[in-house]
Amino acid sequence: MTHAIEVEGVSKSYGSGQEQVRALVDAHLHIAPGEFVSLIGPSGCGKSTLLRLIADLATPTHGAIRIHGKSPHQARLDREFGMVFQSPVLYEWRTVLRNVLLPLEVMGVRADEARDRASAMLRLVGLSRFENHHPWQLSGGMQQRVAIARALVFQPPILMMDEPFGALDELTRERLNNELLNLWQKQAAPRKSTVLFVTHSIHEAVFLSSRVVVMSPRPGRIERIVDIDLPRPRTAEMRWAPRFLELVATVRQALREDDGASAHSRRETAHGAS
Ligand SMILES: Nc1ncnc2c1ncn2[C@@H]1O[C@H](COP(=O)(O)OP(=O)(O)OP(=O)(O)O)[C@@H](O)[C@H]1O
Repeated sequence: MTHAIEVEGVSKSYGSGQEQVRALVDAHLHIAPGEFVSLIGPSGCGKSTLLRLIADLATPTHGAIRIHGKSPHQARLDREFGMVFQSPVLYEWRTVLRNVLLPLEVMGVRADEARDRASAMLRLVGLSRFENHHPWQLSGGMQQRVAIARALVFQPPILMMDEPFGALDELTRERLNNELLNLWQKQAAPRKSTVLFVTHSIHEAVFLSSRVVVMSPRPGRIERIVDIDLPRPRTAEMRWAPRFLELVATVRQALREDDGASAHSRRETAHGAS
């Protein structure tokens, strides 16, 4: 089977000499087509760096990345990626509908078909009534829904989301988690997007994912991968299921262990340096 994403011994350092930051060290990760994988870990552990390397927004210092067997650069040229960032990057002068239309225009989709697809996607995220509004007329949560609709409208093989709900309150975040899963669960194989999702929220990671990649900082590395064996389709009620809470505890424990391990290695380094 060709993996959707293969990360083989990837390291990334920024700067050099005393100033060098080892943002990611020897990362290995294989993601199957149609998987939903989350990256979690404390600030500075290399989550965004890994995402940026896969998206061809940066290049590894060592190691190799393949996207459906291709280089990240080729995958980007082939429009394999949809991206959603923490702050929705919308064009203020374009209406909501015209923001969602943008990727279809770039891809040269026929105008009437593009309009139908964009309207259908806005209906799915509950924003039909706001098609002709401008982004500044919407709340943060609504703007993020527009960004998600725009990322999903062209059915990207790979969807990368860097803390897309990080700036939202807990209830809005949960609602958008449910909506995102509904949209994703509705996609039929083989067109189901492979999702790579960066978050700081353990609950969000467990609720959404098939696997949670736990990372630790200084240097950034993958410490552990936790399989999330909750059945799909996931429902909002699952957040109270005993198995859900067990998995939350497992991920929390893995993060704590990492914290202990990196504190320990920092002490070792400090002793070594003295
Ligand atoms: N362009 C850059 N130049 C120098 N250092 C960088 C650069 N980008 C990231 N870093 C450093 O690399 C390390 C990993 O950063 P990264 O943004 O990948 O972490 P993160 O886990 O996504 O953090 P956060 O959760 O705070 O977003 C950090 O120490 C960061 O300061």
